Amino acid sequence: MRARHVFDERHVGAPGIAHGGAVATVLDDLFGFLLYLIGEPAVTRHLEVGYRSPVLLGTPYLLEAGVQRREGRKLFVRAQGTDEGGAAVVEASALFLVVGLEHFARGGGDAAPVAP
Ligand SMILES: CCCCCCCC/C=C\CCCCCCCC(=O)SCCNC(=O)CCNC(=O)[C@H](O)C(C)(C)COP(=O)(O)OP(=O)(O)OC[C@H]1O[C@@H](n2cnc3c(N)ncnc32)[C@H](O)[C@@H]1OP(=O)(O)O
Repeated sequence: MRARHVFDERHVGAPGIAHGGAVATVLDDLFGFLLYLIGEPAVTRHLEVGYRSPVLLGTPYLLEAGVQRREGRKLFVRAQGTDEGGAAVVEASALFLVVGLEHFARGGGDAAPVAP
């Protein structure tokens, strides 16, 4: 899966640079959406992020994510973020666990599933 993302002032850490937590959030959500799209609703069990270069605000980045391997209900996923010149600025790997829809009801929300 591919996405284009631009961080803005809401995500600022050091001046002009995205906060690492905001970058991790985007990557985590990218994985969640990837797995939802392929029909495997799953949640994050473990997430690792490698920050290679500062992620700049107002700058478009290409995010690419895919499933590396599956072991039963365990899905190992990887992602990379590159700048417009093709340089890798961030990478992530994660373990997601496939869960039933009842998992998402535990917070008491009323969000209905939507078609991918
Ligand atoms: C009315 C209803 C409407 C519903 C509508 C639904 C709409 C849906 C819309 C949208 C969905 C997409 C949203 C995505 C959002 C982005 C992703 C997030 O932010 S997710 C939030 C953050 N994550 C959590 O909150 C998980 C919290 N954790 C848990 O709930 C549990 O830990 C859970 C369910 C994930 C697993 O619990 P266990 O008790 O079944 O299993 P255990 O013991 O934790 O470990 C599982 C396996 O993983 C291995 N494991 C753990 N860490 C590992 C590691 N670092 N490397 C390798 N293996 C590891 C363990 O050894 C274990 O393996 P062995 O099953 O024994 O074979």
